[in-house]
Amino acid sequence: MTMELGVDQDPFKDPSLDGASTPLPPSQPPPHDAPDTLAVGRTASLTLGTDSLVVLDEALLGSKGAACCGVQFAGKSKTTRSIPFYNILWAEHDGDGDITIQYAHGEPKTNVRPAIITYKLDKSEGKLVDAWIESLLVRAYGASQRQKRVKVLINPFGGQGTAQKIYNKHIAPILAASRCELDVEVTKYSGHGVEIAQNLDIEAYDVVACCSGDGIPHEVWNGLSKRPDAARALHKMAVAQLPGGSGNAMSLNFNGTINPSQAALAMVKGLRTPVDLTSITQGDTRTISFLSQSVGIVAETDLGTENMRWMGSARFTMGILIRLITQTIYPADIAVKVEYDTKAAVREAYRAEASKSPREKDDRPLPRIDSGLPPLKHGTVNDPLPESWTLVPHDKLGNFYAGNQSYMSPDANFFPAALPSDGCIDLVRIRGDIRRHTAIGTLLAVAKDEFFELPHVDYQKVSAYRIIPRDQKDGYISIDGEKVPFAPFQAEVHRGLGTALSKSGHLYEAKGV
Ligand SMILES: Nc1ncnc2c1ncn2[C@@H]1O[C@H](COP(=O)(O)OP(=O)(O)OP(=O)(O)O)[C@@H](O)[C@H]1O
Repeated sequence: MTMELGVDQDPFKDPSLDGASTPLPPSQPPPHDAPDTLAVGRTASLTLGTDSLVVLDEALLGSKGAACCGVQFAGKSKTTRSIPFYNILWAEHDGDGDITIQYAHGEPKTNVRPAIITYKLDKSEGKLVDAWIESLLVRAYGASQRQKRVKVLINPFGGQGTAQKIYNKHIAPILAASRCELDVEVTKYSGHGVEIAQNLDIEAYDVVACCSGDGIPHEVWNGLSKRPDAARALHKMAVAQLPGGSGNAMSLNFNGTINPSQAALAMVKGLRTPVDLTSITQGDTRTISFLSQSVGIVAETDLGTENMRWMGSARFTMGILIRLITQTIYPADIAVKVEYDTKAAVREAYRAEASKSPREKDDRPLPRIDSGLPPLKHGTVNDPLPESWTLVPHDKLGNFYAGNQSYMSPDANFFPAALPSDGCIDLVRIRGDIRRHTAIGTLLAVAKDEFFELPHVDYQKVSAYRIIPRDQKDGYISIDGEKVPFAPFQAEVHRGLGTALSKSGHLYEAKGV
């Protein structure tokens, strides 16, 4: 590997503290008998610093871009280099006494690639080295499970049809270097992800990782939900998304990135995170939504602009602008079960959760083997409206957008107050007849993270709702970005029913409120 490591003069000052990566919380104390420093040869040592592994090696001095122990160092006046614990993928030593450390090399926002450091050790130090390696791995993984058993699903048509290539080049090397157990399957047709999840041996895997857009996670969660042991399967099986599609909101929210190699690293280090899933009943169907539901301008721009695909991502902005300028309205009757009705209350709820420390373990009880999907507390869209709900006419509705996660696309943190498992879905409603320049300002405010504060943006947290579109012959409804019939539907949130992997264990990687 040809790598350039940190260039700090002080071996005990960690570059990771410069805001590059989030250290993981320790799940267990490092072994008592482990030394902090391991001497490797006469002139080198490996030290467990505060947040980094510090490699001190006199052979680095004067090594003009020379390779040392498999790593190439650029400087010739430094004897130390630091590797953030977050980037350490694996460490081991073999019978010959060689110690090997694999890490993800690269800058926080660019591609990372596995790199290796190896040193020869004195064989007599075997026990000490074992304890030191364990100590390093405790710091590297914190509460995250090591050597995850991963069922990888690749959508060969994800994005521009490059998911397989992205997986091979950027994702597989990180997962392999981390010693994940991999079982890779390529989806063969639309709906294949549902079938795979429905028939998956949930004892054999810890994670289903979808190298795709948000479409395959949607299928996987629906497949797990169809099983007779749905509640247990949704609890046991963490679902992850590794960016390989055109819409990669899930990775952005949980991993804080749409860079595939960085997302792979985040998955390797991810903490099990309970997530709310929402039942959508429409006609006689019940489907599971993990991301969003939209009726009106967002749905129409997302689903009704196929003819503008040649424009790439500008198609969405263009589509929205056209509808804003023509002041399109989408009348509907809406009933909601509100949990936090004002922005102040929403903000307070968000801050209460955000102030908690990272979740170290998943404390939900494991559901019984025969427990399926939870029953619907409020019935279906075909039942009479629950007594305490009121159907309110929205004659001038412009945008109805419900989100379970914050980012809907890289520059659209539409639901900044969203929390993975607060039992609520964040609901945004905006009138369609607001003045044109206010409407365009609203669009710009989303990109600038100023959307939540706008007075004409209605933002609540709700646990259930019903929406009945009216006075329109046809239109668009989007559930997790998928088109569904233009017909009334009802939504009900199930708190912490599903499982994902995230950096913090309880928050999204978006700027909150
Ligand atoms: N082999 C396949 N052939 C055809 N469709 C497939 C295949 N595998 C998966 N799909 C479908 O592709 C759809 C889109 O998948 P995904 O979200 O991964 O990609 P995307 O590029 O983000 O999608 P979009 O077209 O929504 O922008 C999924 O709904 C899935 O059903």
